[in-house]
Amino acid sequence: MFRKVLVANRGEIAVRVMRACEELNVSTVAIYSEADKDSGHVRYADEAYNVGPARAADSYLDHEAVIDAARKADADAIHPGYGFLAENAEFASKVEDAEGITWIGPSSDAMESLGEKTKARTIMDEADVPIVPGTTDPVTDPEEVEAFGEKHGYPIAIKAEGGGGGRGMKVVWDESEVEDQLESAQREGEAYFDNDSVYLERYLENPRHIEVQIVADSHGNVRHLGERDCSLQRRHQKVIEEGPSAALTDELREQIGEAARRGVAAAEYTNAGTVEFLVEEAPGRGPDEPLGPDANFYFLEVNTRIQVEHTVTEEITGIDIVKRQLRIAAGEEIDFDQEEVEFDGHAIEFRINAENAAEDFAPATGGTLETYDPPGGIGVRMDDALRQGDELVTDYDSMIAKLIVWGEDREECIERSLRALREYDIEGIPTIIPFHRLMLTDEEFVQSTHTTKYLDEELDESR
Ligand SMILES: Nc1ncc2cc(-c3cccc4ccccc34)c(N3CC[C@@H](N)C3)nc2n1
Ligand SMILES: [Ca+2]
Repeated sequence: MFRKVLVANRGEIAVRVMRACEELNVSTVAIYSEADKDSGHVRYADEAYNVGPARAADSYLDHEAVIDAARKADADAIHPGYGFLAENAEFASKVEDAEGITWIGPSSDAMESLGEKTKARTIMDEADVPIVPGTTDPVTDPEEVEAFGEKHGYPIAIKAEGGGGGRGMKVVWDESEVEDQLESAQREGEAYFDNDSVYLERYLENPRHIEVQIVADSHGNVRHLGERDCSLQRRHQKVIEEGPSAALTDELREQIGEAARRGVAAAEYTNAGTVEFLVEEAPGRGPDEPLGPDANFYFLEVNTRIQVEHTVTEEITGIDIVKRQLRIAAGEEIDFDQEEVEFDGHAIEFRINAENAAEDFAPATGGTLETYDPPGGIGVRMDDALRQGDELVTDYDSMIAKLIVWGEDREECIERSLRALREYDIEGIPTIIPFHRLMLTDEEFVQSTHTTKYLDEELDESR
């Protein structure tokens, strides 16, 4: 096991990783930008190094500054958290090449191959993981799209090869839009991802978004830790994640979990990762019942990092995923079989963003945490790096905390979440806590029949 780990991140995930280190008697090193010199993750660490000014590109994203800090601290590993450099294959490769410093994550090769969507689709297809019907090679001219449309029908999704997350997808509803949409997909791919390669998929109109947590070691052991349902999104920003998915039957759960394991093994992936799927109701079945055994699921993409919502899986399985990451990176074998992974109860994670939901979720521009009274009690977990009196740092993303609630079933989880959200008292900055309270009483959410489009349609309509 490592002696000392540098956490190349900030906020709640930095503290989360440091807590795992503490439990393994590993000492912790924080890095911080000028804007974060009084931040919670700096307070928590055994030692801290300034890596530059507030601008992320000059601090948290500065490869050399981060590796220099690890050198100065004599750290023997780096954990990237999520965001920042977590999925940067070039940085991972630099850490792999840095003598005496271990990268806590998948190999840069695995990140590279899964980061390129067409390569990822080919790997999955060869591992018998269902992929959305489409092309595994890039397309370049309108005739190819029209031919695809002839064969598979419309709508068609045109996706940037370097895309992922919420970006890089154009929907073509009929042949007349092909030329313009292909053009703009290529242009955006070039602009955002420095890669104008695009590929095609049949566009699924009302999918659920299910993701499967994976852990894999360097001895060939691959386990799935169940699924999370992330269908409640706002403009591709997840706000509430939960598990298990109320929409899946046990049979479908097993199929999706095994598909994720096969795909990850085929990609020679190690450490923690998430395989995302789109699940489409079989034609003719109503939206308000669990997906039937003939529902279809399709591979979407792999997230080659620990995710914000990994906590949901931890609460249901009792497995500490971050400690598992450290142990896998240190060369340990996974010491449990797939059959030993148990799923108990239901968990929901609420992202606490410093945003004003009444102003279309505009991020807060500043403020002081005059009051910070997080909830507690049975089944309530708070992951944050905050204390009363903290100044809000607005240079990075707006998520300042996560509230994770566990209940014996989804109903108890919702009741307990309402109780916890009533207790949660933050004064001095706006947050989306009122939005979460509202969401929990929303009919569609309670019935769990919402799909990925629900929020955008609902909130846009209500505006
Ligand atoms: N063929 C096909 N059909 C429907 C899709 C619908 C989405 C999608 C659209 C809107 C919100 C979403 C939320 C979670 C997951 C996917 C979505 C989608 N995404 C959104 C960003 C990227 N991660 C992939 N790809 C899709 N692909
Ligand atoms: Ca190394």
